[in-house]
Formats: sequence, C-alpha cells, structure tokens
Amino acid sequence: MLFHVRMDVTIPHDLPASEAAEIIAKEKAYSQALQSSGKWRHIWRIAGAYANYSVFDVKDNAELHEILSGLPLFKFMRIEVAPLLRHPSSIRDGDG
Ligand SMILES: O=C(O)C[C@H]1C=CC(=O)O1
Repeated sequence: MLFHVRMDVTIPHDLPASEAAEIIAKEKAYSQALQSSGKWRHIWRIAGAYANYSVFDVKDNAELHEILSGLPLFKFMRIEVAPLLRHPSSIRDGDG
C-alpha cells in the first residue's frame, strides 16, 4: 500500500544543540535504511520549511504506523497521512 506523508518538524529551542544533532543523525540513518529497503520510496524537502513530503510503500496501516512512530524525530513532528491508489488515468507502470 502506498501512502503520501507530510512531516513537519519543530525542534524545541531549549533542546541542547548536541542532543538535537544526535537525534537528527539517528533520523537520517533510520530514513536511509528504510529508503534502501524500498519502504520509504520518496522523500522531498518542502521548500522554505523544515518539512518533507514522502511516499511510503508498506504492507498496511499498521506497518506505516510502526515506521512513523519509530522515527527518532517523531515526538517533534506533526504528521499528515493520505492513502494512495492508482489513478485510472495514470499512464505509468508501477504506480500503485
Ligand atoms: O528532515 C526532515 O524532513 C525530517 C526527517 C525525515 C527524514 C530525515 O532524515 O529527517
């Protein structure tokens, strides 16, 4: 199942910079491992925001929830999820 996910990150100003850097490094490794596995298909920075648009390809809602709630930055994120399915007018193979 494909899901479009928007993640907005707000790191509290009072979080020590070294702690923030450590969490961000863990987040990067977590994200890149999931991208390598094919579960995190796309990630795009939203221009002008500490936010991204991503596409996940996972088994079901439960797997998506497990992945998202395991993000090291999860507690600093606002996340919006939209389930996707193939559009009847799509001409692309492999979409959905
Ligand atoms: O920077 C972000 O958009 C937040 C987060 C998502 C993946 C990652 O490496 O960081």
